[in-house]
Amino acid sequence: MRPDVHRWLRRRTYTATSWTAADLAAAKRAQGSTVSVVLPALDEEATVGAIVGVIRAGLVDRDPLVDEVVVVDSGSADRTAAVAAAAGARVVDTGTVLPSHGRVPGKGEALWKSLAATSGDLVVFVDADLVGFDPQYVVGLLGPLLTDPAIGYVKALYDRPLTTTEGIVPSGGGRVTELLARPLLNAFWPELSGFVQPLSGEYAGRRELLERVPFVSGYGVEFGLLIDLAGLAGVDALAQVDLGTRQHAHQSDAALGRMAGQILQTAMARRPGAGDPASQLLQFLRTTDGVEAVSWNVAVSERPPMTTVRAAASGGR
Ligand SMILES: O=c1ccn([C@@H]2O[C@H](COP(=O)(O)OP(=O)(O)O)[C@@H](O)[C@H]2O)c(=O)[nH]1
Ligand SMILES: O=C(O)[C@@H](COP(=O)(O)O)O[C@H]1O[C@H](CO)[C@@H](O)[C@H](O)[C@H]1O
Repeated sequence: MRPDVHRWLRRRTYTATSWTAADLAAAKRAQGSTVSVVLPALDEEATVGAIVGVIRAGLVDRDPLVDEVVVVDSGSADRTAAVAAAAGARVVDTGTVLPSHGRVPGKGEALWKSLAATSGDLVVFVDADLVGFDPQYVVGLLGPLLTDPAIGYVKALYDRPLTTTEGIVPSGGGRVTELLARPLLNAFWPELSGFVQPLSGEYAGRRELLERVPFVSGYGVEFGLLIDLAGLAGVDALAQVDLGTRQHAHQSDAALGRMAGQILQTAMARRPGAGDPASQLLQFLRTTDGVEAVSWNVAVSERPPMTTVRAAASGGR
């Protein structure tokens, strides 16, 4: 293992149980900081309410660690918005945030627009499809940020059980992580190879950093943020926290293939000189008389740093 990665692992890997919500709420108050929790959601009516309710009960009402809980809805067709609101979240639709910038599909768009729809100095992102969400996830993600000013961004690490038709197996989740993201980081950004879960959907950062990097649309957002924030603030400003175990709703292999295509586009855009990769991904379906090729466009776009949007809106002042 590279000495710098070994050192980073020792220095910047934390455990969620090192802090309590009450202690961090006191630290936040003493610093005069505020905290926003953002849940990007697309058709998550089955799970979003429980996550919002647990955050509100434990981290807003009992220990005032969280100042706002916002669900950013990417145009759900189910009752995500109503369920989230009933559980106590403020719900915004991506179509109504920065409407002059139009609407791009994908998770990254929801996270980029969340910066315009929230005000917390610290922003925590939590997927809305988690099963068995524990409020200590949020406490763990905020711990390093509220106790060490040198840290600007914290990613979750955890075991990732895989729910299969035969039941839940203790590991095997994080398929795109293991088959694409981890090999890519080790090959081209080895200084970031210490991240156990580079694609984890739970992470937190200082707004002042998050607003100075682009947000990749779709599923490239986590990979893009990791590379860009390391470039902006240095690897030592990044950290990871052990949250134990995380279970979520899984997508099909074909859907994860398209996710991988978007992450590869995101990675190649950050490897100058590697040329522009083709953005068409061909997948194959078995048909009664053979196989059918289905072409998917896995191109991604990028939204500019929010600071440039604010500057443009204020006429450059
Ligand atoms: O266009 C999208 C796609 C996904 N998501 C949300 O982003 C999170 C992670 O997405 P998903 O579960 O599809 O990815 P996975 O966890 O399977 O990698 C979930 O809360 C989704 O509802 C979203 O807000 N907009
Ligand atoms: O880590 C992964 O390989 C993927 C897929 O996870 P599973 O194989 O369905 O457990 O899940 C993550 O990747 C997405 C892209 O970065 C994130 O948006 C998700 O939040 C995260 O769950």
